[in-house]
Amino acid sequence: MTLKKTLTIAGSDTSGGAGMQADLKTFQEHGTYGMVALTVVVTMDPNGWTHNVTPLPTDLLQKQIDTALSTGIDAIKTGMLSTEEIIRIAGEAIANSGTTNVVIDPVMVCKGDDEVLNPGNTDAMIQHLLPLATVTTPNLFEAGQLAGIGTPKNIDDMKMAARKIHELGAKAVVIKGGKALATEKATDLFFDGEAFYLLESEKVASTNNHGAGCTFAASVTANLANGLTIKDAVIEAKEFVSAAIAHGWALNDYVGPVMHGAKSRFGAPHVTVTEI
Ligand SMILES: Nc1ncnc2c1ncn2[C@@H]1O[C@H](COP(=O)(O)OP(=O)(O)O)[C@@H](O)[C@H]1O
Ligand SMILES: Cc1ncc(COP(=O)(O)O)c(C=O)c1O
Ligand SMILES: [Mg+2]
Repeated sequence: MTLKKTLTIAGSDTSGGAGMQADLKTFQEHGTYGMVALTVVVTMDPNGWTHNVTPLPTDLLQKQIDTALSTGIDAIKTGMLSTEEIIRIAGEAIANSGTTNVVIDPVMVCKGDDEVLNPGNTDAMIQHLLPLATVTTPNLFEAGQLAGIGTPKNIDDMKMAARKIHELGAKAVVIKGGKALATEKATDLFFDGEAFYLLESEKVASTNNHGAGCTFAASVTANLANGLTIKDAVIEAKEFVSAAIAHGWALNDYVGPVMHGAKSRFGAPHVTVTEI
């Protein structure tokens, strides 16, 4: 039996909820074969959980990407790319690979940390990554940065941001309203270049959602590798992450990761899809 091959170009979240750990767990749950090209290692101060981001040498990143791509990859996801050089290397490698299922999760901050990784990264993502994206999955803050309109505050703002990000070259855009948008439901906006859809699930009253964004984007990636349409890939990803958040748990006093394997064990909450 052969499996679809999924590659994440991402950072290591040593605490296991986000980053390449989330991606590999999510790929496994979707029945794809997961591979990793590691960009940075994120460690946490045991007293206070301050994040430290340590990039790996870029020649080592290039070797990892070359290794993985040589196997013939069905879908690629990008996650935390902490410098402009890393973003350029990832973009050039994806473009040269000819891979057509590309999910760009434009990670700009760690949850709980307000500091943007590097302000120059936004322009580098616009130049090197968005034109390659089958789907890009910014959260509210990231969408505002990419679109250059500031953080969206309502659905109309999200629509404007999605249009701008689509014009920058992404084929489809999901803006995750998630916990940050002041709506009753956990509401995401999907734009396929033609129509807008709201994806809604019950908002979970918990802060145990560390890794939700990575898990969502990794689900989309695996679903595309498995042959789903973009729209179906995004809807299933919303179900998958909703289940993962509903069963989020406290790893310690500082961080509550999602439960990546929750959907297969407990089923998924209902997701409504409405064209607007
Ligand atoms: N409290 C919550 N309840 C239900 N869904 C949530 C909650 N928080 C986030 N989500 C969902 O999780 C996914 C990731 O969103 P978000 O947490 O905003 O991204 P990121 O982790 O990249 O900041 C989205 O589908 C969002 O709607
Ligand atoms: C390596 C890495 N990638 C990505 C993220 C973003 O995670 P989230 O899915 O919560 O947006 C984090 C956050 O801590 C991280 O450490
Ligand atoms: Mg994120």
